[in-house]
Amino acid sequence: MPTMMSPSSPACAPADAVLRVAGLGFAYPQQVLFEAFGAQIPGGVTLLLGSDGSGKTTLLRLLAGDLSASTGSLQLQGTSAQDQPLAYRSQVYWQESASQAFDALTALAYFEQQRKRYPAFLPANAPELQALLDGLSLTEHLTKPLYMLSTGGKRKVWLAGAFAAGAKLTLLDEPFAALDKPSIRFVQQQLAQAAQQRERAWVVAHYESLDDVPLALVIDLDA
Ligand SMILES: Nc1ncnc2c1ncn2[C@@H]1O[C@H](COP(=O)(O)OP(=O)(O)OP(=O)(O)O)[C@@H](O)[C@H]1O
Repeated sequence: MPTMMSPSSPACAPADAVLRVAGLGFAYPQQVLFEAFGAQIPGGVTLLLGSDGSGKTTLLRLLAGDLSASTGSLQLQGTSAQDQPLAYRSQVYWQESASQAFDALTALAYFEQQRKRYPAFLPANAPELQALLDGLSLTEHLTKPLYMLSTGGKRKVWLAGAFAAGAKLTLLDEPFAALDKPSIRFVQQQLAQAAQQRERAWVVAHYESLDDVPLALVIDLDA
């Protein structure tokens, strides 16, 4: 049974939750992963902690609305994933790390596509977007098709999209994987800023604690 901890802020009152998860059930044919899983996910950064195979990626896919739970409900600031799936998904930034769906696009074209999906996505000429691209050393790769980028390069494109999208709920799966040290430091700084947000929730799956990022909640799948 997963445990919830509110390490750096008072426990999230139900009224404060950005995402409400209730009674979630999910099983693969060989394995039950979640039974009546519930959480009140506040604004700021929630750490989804767990060892290999504990179900972190599966839970992110469920929260994204990419996988359907067998039971339960997801409410994102009043939008129900079950009743309003398109409206729900349009408020969630989630990118499968290994996705090849955008391989033919350049990073610039990927951002343009995401800009159509997320109304708050940073404009192409926004200094904040340039700062993200500089911070992730992406500037020189912007006009290459994504299939030409390294694993780390592609992950940086997903991360720049996450920080640029302005989505109500952003889901990140092992955001430091395959990154160079300066980019890891930059992502930590971005997450520390995200931790200050009260109206937007970030759920970050990672196998250990997040350095220098104040956490609103920890969901420990191993507990
Ligand atoms: N499509 C699938 N079909 C069947 N079983 C799956 C599928 N995807 C994942 N699993 C199994 O579900 C369990 C949880 O996997 P998941 O990838 O969600 O865990 P995780 O915590 O993200 O682990 P890792 O960090 O190793 O990716 C694992 O035992 C995995 O083998």
